[in-house]
Amino acid sequence: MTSGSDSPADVEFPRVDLPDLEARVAAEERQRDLTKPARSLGRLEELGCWVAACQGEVPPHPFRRPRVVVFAGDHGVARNGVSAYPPEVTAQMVANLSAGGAAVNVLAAAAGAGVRVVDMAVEGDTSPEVSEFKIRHSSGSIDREDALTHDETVRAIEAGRALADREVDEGADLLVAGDMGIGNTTPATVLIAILTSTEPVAAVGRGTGVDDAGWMRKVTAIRDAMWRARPHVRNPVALLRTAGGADFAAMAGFLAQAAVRRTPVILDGVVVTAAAMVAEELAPGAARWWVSGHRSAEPAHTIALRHLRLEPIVDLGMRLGEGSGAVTALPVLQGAVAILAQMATFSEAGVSTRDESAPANAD
Ligand SMILES: O=C(O)c1ccc[n+]([C@@H]2O[C@H](COP(=O)([O-])O)[C@@H](O)[C@H]2O)c1
Ligand SMILES: Cc1cc2nc[nH]c2cc1C
Repeated sequence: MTSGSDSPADVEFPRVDLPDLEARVAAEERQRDLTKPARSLGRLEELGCWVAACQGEVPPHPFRRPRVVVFAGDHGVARNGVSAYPPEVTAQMVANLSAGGAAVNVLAAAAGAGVRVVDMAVEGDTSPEVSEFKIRHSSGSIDREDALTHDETVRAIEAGRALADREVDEGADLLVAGDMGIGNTTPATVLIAILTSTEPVAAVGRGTGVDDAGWMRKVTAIRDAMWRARPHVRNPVALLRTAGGADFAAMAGFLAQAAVRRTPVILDGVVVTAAAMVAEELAPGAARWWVSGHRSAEPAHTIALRHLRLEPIVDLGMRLGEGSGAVTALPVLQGAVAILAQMATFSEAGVSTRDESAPANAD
């Protein structure tokens, strides 16, 4: 049933540190000193404190180089009619993303973030600029065969890790993983359903907008893939090999390594969050370096977020992928940072605090 040993020694991440607790406490203190009623900025306050803890600085500094890496890959299972679009769209969209014409390019530019596209397993050939890390032409059809060999899985995880290192070494101080791949909500749903012991029908969504007949084919493919992958539930490398793909393995390596490099991440939708669940298994504690950018319309995404104990920043009914939901949330995170850095304190502004102006206690 399995090929290769999937030995954990093949893929080892160092221990992941927690974000800086002292900086978090100092940021919480500073929130109380700013000219606003206590906790009146709601989640924005918590987000600012999280960035301060990740940076180890109070106040936190504005993100200098936020970066999106879009992981593209095809999936054999897309040939089963589980998507509303044909597989050739993946390569076409890689070209569109490289040319700057996709939604994530526009949203990232608006938020001041740069975008890199990488072909991990697109079926056709793509340009040399995006195919440096390419593992193969399409991952296997997970309903009846493994997505990858063991060796391919390890190389894809290492590629994701190398990409995170490259981005951080080039100055990235906030990372987003995005995805592009017709059919990829099928493996995403399989990974999430296996790791959360969820029935396929409770997790399956419409992806790009598949019709009722396609939805039923998708449920069948997911059930078959879960049957094949379930024995590997406790082995993240084997899970990526049987039910993921080169794009998922690379995203998992990227998200785990971002945490190792103490770099905050905004997660995107169901595909990235499925990879994140596996990354948390590869590098326990990595999730402390991630926030969820948005809630995707896919039911499996909500199941994954609950499992990771993440609350999305925005909920706009988006279901695009590419990192688009994450970059939509980026200006909110930037606002949270600016609040801690730029708001006046009560003493600076000469504004009375609640304690000073409250009427004397009656008893
Ligand atoms: O990120 C999400 O939550 C999401 C939800 C639905 C669809 N997508 C995108 O749509 C494609 C996968 O949808 P499908 O129907 O082909 O499995 C892929 O390119 C994803 O980036 C992404
Ligand atoms: C056009 C198109 C763009 C996408 N971007 C992410 N997934 C996508 C799927 C399709 C079909």
